[in-house]
Amino acid sequence: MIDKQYFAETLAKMAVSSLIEEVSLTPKPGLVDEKDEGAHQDLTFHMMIGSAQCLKNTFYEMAMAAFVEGPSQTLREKIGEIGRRGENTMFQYTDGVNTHKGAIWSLGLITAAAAIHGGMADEETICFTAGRIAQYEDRFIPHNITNGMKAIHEYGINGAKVEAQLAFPHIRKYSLPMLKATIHTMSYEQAKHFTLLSLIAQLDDTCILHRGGIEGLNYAKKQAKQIIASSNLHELEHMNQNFIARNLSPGGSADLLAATIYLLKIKKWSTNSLLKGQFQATH
Ligand SMILES: CC(C)(COP(=O)(O)OP(=O)(O)OC[C@H]1O[C@@H](n2cnc3c(N)ncnc32)[C@H](O)[C@@H]1O)[C@@H](O)C(=O)NCCC(=O)NCCS
Ligand SMILES: Nc1ncnc2c1ncn2[C@@H]1O[C@H](COP(=O)(O)OP(=O)(O)OP(=O)(O)O)[C@@H](O)[C@H]1O
Repeated sequence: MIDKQYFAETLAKMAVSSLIEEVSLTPKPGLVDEKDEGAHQDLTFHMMIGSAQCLKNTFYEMAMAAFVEGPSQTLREKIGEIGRRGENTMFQYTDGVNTHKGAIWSLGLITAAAAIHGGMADEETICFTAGRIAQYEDRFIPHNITNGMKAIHEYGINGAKVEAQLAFPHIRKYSLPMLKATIHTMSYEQAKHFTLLSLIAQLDDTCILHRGGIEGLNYAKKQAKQIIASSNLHELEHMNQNFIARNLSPGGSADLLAATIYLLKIKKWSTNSLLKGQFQATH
C-alpha cells in the first residue's frame, strides 16, 4: 500500500523543483531567469526561488486532501482554500508581489490529480483528472477583478481557469509532445527551451495580453514560431531584449512549462517506484 505522507511529500518536492527549474532556465524571453528580470521591475531570481520553496507545504496539503476525497466539489473547495492560503504565504514572502499565483493554480490541480491516481497514471490521465476537479465551482472564490479576467473579457479568449477545466490542452497538444520529442535528441536545457517556445507560440497568455494587448500576443507567438522553425536557440537573447522593450512577459507559458516538467517528473518517479515494487494504486 502506498505511504500517503511520503507520496505527498515527494509530489510537493517535485512541484517545487519544477518551479525552480522553470525560473533557472536561461535565457527566457521577458521572464525572470538567472541573468535578468526580463520585463519585470518588482521580481528577482532570488525572490522567485524563495517563493517556490515556501509553497512546498501548499502542494503537500493539496495532495493529502486529494487522498481523502476524489474529484468533487468538496475537493475543489478544499484545494481553493489551501491555494488561497498558499497565495497569502507567497504574498507575505514577496511583500505583495505576484510570483507564482498562476503556478499555484496549475501545479496545485496537477498535484491533487496525481495523488488521486496514487502515481499509477500517465501524464494525460493526470491532466484530465485535474480538469475534472477544476470544473467544479468553488463557492468561496473572492470576487476580485484580476488582470486575467480583464483580458478574458476584452479579447474573448480562454484564461488559466478554462485551460485547466479543458484538461490543459496546451500541455497535452504542444508542450508535453515537444518535451518528449526533444529530451532524447538534445540537451535537457535545450529541450526545455523548445518546450517553453512551443507554449509561447500557441497560448493565449493573459499576462502578455494585459501588458501588450492582442498586438503583443501576436508578436510573441510569431517570434516563438520563428525560433522553433529555425531551430536557432541563439536567437533567444535577442527575443528577450525585444520582449523587455515591449514590456511582454509570458507568465502563463512559464507556469505551463513548470507543469510540463512536473508531469514528466511524476511519471519518471512512479515508473522507478513501480520497477522497485514500492507501491500500488490507492484508487
Ligand atoms: C484561476 C486563477 C489562476 C485565477 O485566474 P485569473 O485569470 O482570474 O487571474 P490572474 O490574472 O491573477 O492570474 C492568472 C495567472 O495564470 C497564468 N496564465 C495566464 N494565462 C494563462 C493561460 N492561458 N493558461 C494557463 N495559465 C495562464 C499566469 O501566470 C497568470 O498570472 C486562480 O488563481 C483562482 O481561481 N484564483 C481565485 C482565488 C483562489 O481561489 N485561489 C486559489 C486557487 S487554487
Ligand atoms: N520566471 C517567471 N518570471 C515571471 N513570471 C513568471 C515566471 N514564472 C511564472 N510566472 C508567472 O507569471 C505571473 C506574473 O506575471 P505578471 O507580473 O505579468 O502578473 P500580474 O501580477 O498579473 O501583473 P503585473 O505585475 O503586470 O501587474 C505569475 O502568476 C507567475 O505564476
